Amino acid sequence: MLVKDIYPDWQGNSIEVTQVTYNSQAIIPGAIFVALRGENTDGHKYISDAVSRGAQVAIVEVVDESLDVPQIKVANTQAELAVLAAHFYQTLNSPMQFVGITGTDGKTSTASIIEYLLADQKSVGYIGTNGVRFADRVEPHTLTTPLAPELHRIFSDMQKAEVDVVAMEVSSHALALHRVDTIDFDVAVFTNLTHDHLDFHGTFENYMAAKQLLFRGLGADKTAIINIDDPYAKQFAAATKAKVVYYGVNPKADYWAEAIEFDQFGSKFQLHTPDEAYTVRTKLLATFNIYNIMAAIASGAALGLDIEKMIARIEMMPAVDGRMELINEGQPFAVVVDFAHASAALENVLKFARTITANKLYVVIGAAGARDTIKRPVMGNVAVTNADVAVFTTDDPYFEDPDDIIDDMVAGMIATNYVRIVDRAEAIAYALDQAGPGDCVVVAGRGNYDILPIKGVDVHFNDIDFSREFLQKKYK
Ligand SMILES: CC(=O)N[C@H]1[C@@H](OP(=O)(O)OP(=O)(O)OC[C@H]2O[C@@H](n3ccc(=O)[nH]c3=O)[C@H](O)[C@@H]2O)O[C@H](CO)[C@@H](O)[C@@H]1O[C@H](C)C(=O)N[C@@H](C)C(=O)N[C@H](CCC(=O)O)C(=O)O
Ligand SMILES: Nc1ncnc2c1ncn2[C@@H]1O[C@H](COP(=O)(O)OP(=O)(O)OP(=O)(O)O)[C@@H](O)[C@H]1O
Repeated sequence: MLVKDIYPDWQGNSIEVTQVTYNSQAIIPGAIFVALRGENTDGHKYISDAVSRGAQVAIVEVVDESLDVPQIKVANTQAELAVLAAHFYQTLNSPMQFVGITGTDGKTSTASIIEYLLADQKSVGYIGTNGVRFADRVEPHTLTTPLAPELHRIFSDMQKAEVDVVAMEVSSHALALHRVDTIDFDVAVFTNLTHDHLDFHGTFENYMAAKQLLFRGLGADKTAIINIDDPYAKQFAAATKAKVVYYGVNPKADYWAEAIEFDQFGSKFQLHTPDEAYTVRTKLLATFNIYNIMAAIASGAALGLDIEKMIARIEMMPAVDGRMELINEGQPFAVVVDFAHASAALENVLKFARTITANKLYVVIGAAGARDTIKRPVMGNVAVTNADVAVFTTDDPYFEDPDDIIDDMVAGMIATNYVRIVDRAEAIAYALDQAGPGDCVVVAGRGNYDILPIKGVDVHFNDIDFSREFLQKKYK
């Protein structure tokens, strides 16, 4: 690709573009540098730096006349980055089909279920919080939805590996920051909407508007799959010209569940589809996973896949990594490790856990540092209200003092059914040690994460591994 292939009016010399990047420090000579306005600084300040490191041109929102370096002015550099990345990696008009999943909770679970259910009928790729997976390849990455250059590099690799369908999580940040602008989604799934990420979006209305962008962008020949039981279902349906397919427990939905039975080993339910009813059995725990399964089956059906094959496969699917994962090392009580780190998700998990708890329900929970401080007392309150014993501990404090975060979680609390144990390992050990027959311990907030960032130091800690090791020592 040459600069003039994209910008025909370009007056400068053009050599083969080697890279499209937003980071001046990572420039490879021949790159196109795109100046983004960030939270800490403004990429426009690094135009000279980028060009001195070998960038051919800087893409900017405001031309800096004082600089004697090539600049091209565009209206929105975030949006332009997505277009440039798609050109560079030749992923515009991709032969792959795309399923985008958005919502406050359930993106990783639903995308992973889609990946699993479709795998015997199509070659499927997954992109989301748990990394990138396709064609026997697994790549870690840190964001739910990577920035456009990374995203299109992944698409390009997937195209080369002949992936048919990409199931990807689409965060509200990605939508607001134009990361997924050029992707022609065939199916978009809306799971639910509750209070989250208001530190970034400012208001709930902005947060919802960002989520809705996924649906606004769908063409009339595409499919929007919407949770009919969510209070915002109608707003999402109204935001799209695509065909709307509803799922839920409401019989008005196209895919709806009834006769739900569950225990600590999984669930069974009757699934009504537009054509037939089926009995579905799954090892996935909790009612919200029945929603995720319905969204996944409806997505597969929208892509023309065989529903009976998907229903047969769901019976075999193990827990999604770090989501409602049962840990069984011979202990006489249930242990569930889960990723719930917002109050609504935590409440759902604890309400489910209560139904499989004969005696005491324990929850080990913290709140993240550096963001969304208003959710801390709400989380604390959900924990003490829904569990018999809450163990408040550390969860990704970043540069904050974990003790201060716990102070916020218990601020104004009247309930006394909690203990504070700052060290996460000690907190989990406490709950696992106290629990006895008929109890249940929910270790919430971090799922399968391996790294706990404490005051700038990445501490290696994994809730699942720690719980397993503790229980093995005590019970085997
Ligand atoms: C809030 C957010 O999305 N932030 C993104 C933003 O970072 P920032 O605003 O801090 O950037 P900045 O440091 O101010 O720098 C501005 C620009 O100057 C550039 N720069 C800076 C210094 C320099 O020497 N040279 C240079 O070119 C930077 O590369 C950047 O493009 O722009 C950066 C690149 O331009 C992104 O990497 C960064 O995402 C960071 C990694 C991030 O953590 N994002 C999270 C919040 C996120 O996107 N999360 C969602 C949701 C997850 C969920 O649902 O829980 C996700 O999809 O993962
Ligand atoms: N459909 C759902 N509705 C409500 N809660 C859910 C749903 N699916 C999963 N959960 C709960 O939310 C937690 C997070 O689930 P998951 O990782 O699938 O969501 P996510 O949207 O990807 O989250 P994040 O954006 O934080 O990565 C789960 O561990 C579970 O407790």
